[in-house]
Order: sequence, then C-alpha cells, then structure tokens
Amino acid sequence: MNPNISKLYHIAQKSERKIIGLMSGTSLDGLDIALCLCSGSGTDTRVAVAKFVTMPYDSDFRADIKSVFAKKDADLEKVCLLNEVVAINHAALILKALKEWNIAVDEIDLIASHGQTIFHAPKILHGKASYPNGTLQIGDGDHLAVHTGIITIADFRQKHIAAGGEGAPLAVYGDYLVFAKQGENRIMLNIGGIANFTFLPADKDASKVFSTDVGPGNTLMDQFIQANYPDLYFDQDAALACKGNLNPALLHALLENEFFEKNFPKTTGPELFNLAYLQRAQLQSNTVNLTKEDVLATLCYFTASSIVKAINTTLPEIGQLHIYMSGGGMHNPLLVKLLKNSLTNSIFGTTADLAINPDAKEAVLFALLANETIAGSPIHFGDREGVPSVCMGKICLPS
Ligand SMILES: Nc1ncnc2c1ncn2[C@@H]1O[C@H](COP(=O)(O)OP(=O)(O)OP(=O)(O)O)[C@@H](O)[C@H]1O
Ligand SMILES: CC(=O)N[C@H]1[C@@H]2OC[C@@H](O2)[C@@H](O)[C@@H]1O[C@H](C)C(=O)O
Repeated sequence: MNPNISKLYHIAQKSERKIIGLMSGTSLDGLDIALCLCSGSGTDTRVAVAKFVTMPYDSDFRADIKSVFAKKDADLEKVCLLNEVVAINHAALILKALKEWNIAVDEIDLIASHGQTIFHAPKILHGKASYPNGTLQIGDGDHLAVHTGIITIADFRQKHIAAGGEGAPLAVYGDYLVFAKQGENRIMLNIGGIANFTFLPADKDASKVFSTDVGPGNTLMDQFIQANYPDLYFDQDAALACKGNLNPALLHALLENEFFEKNFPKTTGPELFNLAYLQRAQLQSNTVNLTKEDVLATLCYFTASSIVKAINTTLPEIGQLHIYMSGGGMHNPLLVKLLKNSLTNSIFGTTADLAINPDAKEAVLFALLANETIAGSPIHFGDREGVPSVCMGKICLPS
C-alpha cells in the first residue's frame, strides 16, 4: 500500500486529529490559520481551537492577487502563476506559524485549505443559460502538501457544484455539526467581505437547516475606503461612517437588485457588490455629490438592512432567535448597533460564547469539512436544491 494511503487510513481512525484549517477571504488581509483538535465525526464531532493566527499578506502579494481578483478580464498567465504562488506562500506561512508555536510538522495530521477565491460565478450572477454554476479558488493543494510534507485536503467547493450546489456557502456543513442546539433557534451570522448566515432550528431537523449569502458584509465599505483614503484599508471602528448620515435615496437604490429577491440558499461576491454597483446606485438616486462620510454611513446601513431583511423575511414565524456573530464585521460598532436596533426580538452573542474564536470560525469550518471527508460520511440535509449530501475536498499527498 502507498505509505501515504496507509497514513491517511491511520489518521481516519485516530481518536483526535490535529487539522490546520486555512481561510483567506475576500478582504485579502491575510491567511487565517487555525490549528484544530477534531474528534468524532458527523453530529458527534467535537472541535477545539488549539492555536489561531492571521498571518498578514505583504503588500506586493496582496496587490498581485488584487490584480486578478473578481476581474472578468484578468491576465490568464498571472492567474496560472498565482495558483502556484498562493500555495507556496501559504505553505511558508504555515511553517512559520508552526515554528512560532513550537509545534513539529509531523505532529500535524492534515491541512484543510480553502485557497483564494478569485472568481465566483453562480448562474444567478453570470446569467448564461447553457453554463453551470462556477467558482475558482487558487492555491494548489499538491504544492501545499509537497512544501509542508503534510497531507492536504483542498478545493472544497467543486464537489458542491458537481452535486448541484453553487459552491457556497459551505458553512452549513460545519455549523450543523458543532453549533446546532436542541431547544434554541440559532443564526450563525458571519460578516466577512460577504455576509452569510446558517439557520439552525431548535428541533435540529437537518432538512430545515440552510446557509445562505445575504449580500455585502464589509466588501463595499472596504473597497470605498481603499479607493478614497489611500492610507487606510478599512474604516476602523466605523470612525468615518459615524461622522456621516444615512442617505435614504441611496440606500433604496442600493437595495434594488434582483439578488435580494431570489430565494435562499444563494451566493454572491464582489463580482456583483463592487464600486461600479455603488456608482450605478448613486447615479440612479442622484446622490453623486454626497460626502464620503455619508456614503460610508449609507453603505453600513446597506449591509445592516440586507442582513435584517434576510433574517426577517425567511424566518417570520420563528419567534426568538439567538444570533451568534463571527467575521470582521462584528468588530464594526455602527453595524452591530444597527443590527441590534432592528432585530429587537433576538439575543446577540458571538461564537466566542460557543468556545470558537469568531475570527477563526471560517478557518475552523474547513478543518471540520476535512475531518468529515476523512473520518465521516455525507450528511443528508433533505432533498433540497443547493444543499447536496456530499463530503468535499481533494486529497493531495506530499509524495
Ligand atoms: N474594528 C473594526 N472596525 C470596523 N471594521 C472592522 C474592524 N475589524 C475588522 N473589520 C472589518 O472586517 C474585515 C475583515 O473581515 P474578515 O477577515 O472576516 O473578512 P474575510 O475573511 O476576508 O471575508 P469573507 O468571509 O467574505 O471571506 C475588514 O476588512 C474590515 O472591513
Ligand atoms: C465563493 C466564496 O469564496 N464564497 C465565500 C465568501 O465569503 C463569505 C461568503 O462569500 C461565503 O459564501 C463563502 O465562504 C464561506 C466560508 C462559506 O462557504 O460558507
């Protein structure tokens, strides 16, 4: 037997697996690395985050990714080269983190790598009837395996699409396993570049569980800041947005898009929610001369409104909800205030209340997906479109 296969067989049978979950999202701030201790599988899964760090990207690397990110006319040679470069850089960042943590490489069982999404093209975005859903994450798994010596599970989204999904959100497959709680209606709300949530009903009925994107999280605010304030990457503590005022006409125009009318689950990305989207809404609402602070305040209201609308329209009959936040947007005080003011019947917390660092939550998700692929089996979420019963990820061996 190939020694790597026999090693994998052994890992699948261990009582506890050390899995490094990796996530690099739309904000391109860096690589989230979560060293997770996973045991069991399916609804018996237990996970603890032993270590977590966000390794910041250097500015050249970030600029390189940005040059092809969410761009229809990206340089194909650059995409090809970055597929290797992203993986090589991620491998170096993992080895650096392990060194800092004083943990030997051979203590790690698996790497679970999301890669870097550079284009997301569900049918609802590309609109081409004869083409399927599509998505592209770069940062090749074989490179990660070879450069670290660790068996790597990578490229999780393709199986989801092959089985009928949009390739996202995959959060449902992890959230249901570790966060569903009998007797409590839960929303796991992640506010990253794009905002999404998972609904976990109080009866834990898998056929009612779903995850969906709801619209922009931080991405529009971040893009506006980066285009208008050259020294800033984001609006720290909403300091600038708090100096501005909501413009109702602009908010109305921003909310007018067919994406918001589609049924759940659905996905989106900066391919739709970008500065061109904002410009169109400003032209349409006659608000091109607004102050930058007013635009930022309105963008913050836009994120809050789309989240509130999504929660209210899908779950009108549920009654009290417990909302557990994660992702960078939960650090934005204006955004959180707007959510709390609108969802008055809900109890707000963060995944820290459930023993998972909110900044690590998405990296943990990929560790859970890898754990399920190696040691579990597909969960049946009912026969609904967009939530196929699959285990995901490609197995990449170091030799
Ligand atoms: N103190 C803060 N005040 C305001 N905004 C903040 C703060 N801290 C973080 N953010 C926001 O969170 C963003 C980073 O969020 P996060 O790391 O969750 O994104 P991501 O993982 O790239 O996104 P995605 O989930 O879409 O993949 C920052 O770019 C910023 O907009
Ligand atoms: C295509 C893609 O990378 N989508 C991300 C992105 O970031 C948030 C939202 O958009 C979500 O759909 C997804 O990530 C999370 C981890 C998911 O699949 O659940």
